[in-house]
Amino acid sequence: MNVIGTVGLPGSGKGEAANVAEAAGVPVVVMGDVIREECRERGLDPAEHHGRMAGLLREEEGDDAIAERSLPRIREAAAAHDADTVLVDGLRSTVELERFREAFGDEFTLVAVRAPFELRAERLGERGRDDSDSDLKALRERDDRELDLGLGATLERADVEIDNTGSLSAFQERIRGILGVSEPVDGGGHQ
Ligand SMILES: Nc1ncnc2c1ncn2[C@@H]1O[C@H](COP(=O)(O)OP(=O)(O)OP(=O)(O)O)[C@@H](O)[C@H]1O
Repeated sequence: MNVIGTVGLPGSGKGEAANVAEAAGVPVVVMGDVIREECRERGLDPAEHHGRMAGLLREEEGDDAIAERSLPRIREAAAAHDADTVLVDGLRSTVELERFREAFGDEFTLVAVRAPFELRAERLGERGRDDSDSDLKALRERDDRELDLGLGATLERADVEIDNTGSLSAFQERIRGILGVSEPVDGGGHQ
């Protein structure tokens, strides 16, 4: 099984990479879903408690808690889709990277998605998901939070680098190359 993990700062293109995978029938495991699920288990609103829950899980179960809890999801996703490639969205730390390397060995590939701050800010503003995303200060704070968790060191250790400064279609093509899939005939995959 090939497990492709992505790492990147907010707005770098991880979600787009996941869209490409989904459109091509490659199962996607979003590490943040572990946290959202745990919030719901504990009767908390994920929108409000996501960050705190991520910290709590690490305190309670170790720094690699979210990677550890993602492992069965990865195996189940592969089995359910009879897939030999799974995309894992959103590593945050080198401890998580080490957990995946231990579990999957050479079959784990870490992909760094990079784009400069201004471009990420512009793209997040265009996405319109959240007004604060267009706020440079808010993005700077999000970057700092991620970097505090160890995202910078994780980026440094990637096996593959993607410089996502070109067109969206060029980025999508690059992701398809890494996943070993071709462009879906309907050109999309969104229902
Ligand atoms: N090469 C590109 N050209 C134009 N727009 C892009 C490109 N890459 C990504 N985008 C757009 O930029 C926005 C941010 O990308 P995306 O949602 O994939 O980031 P992310 O890394 O998942 O961010 P977050 O961590 O905040 O979820 C999206 O609207 C996406 O469609």
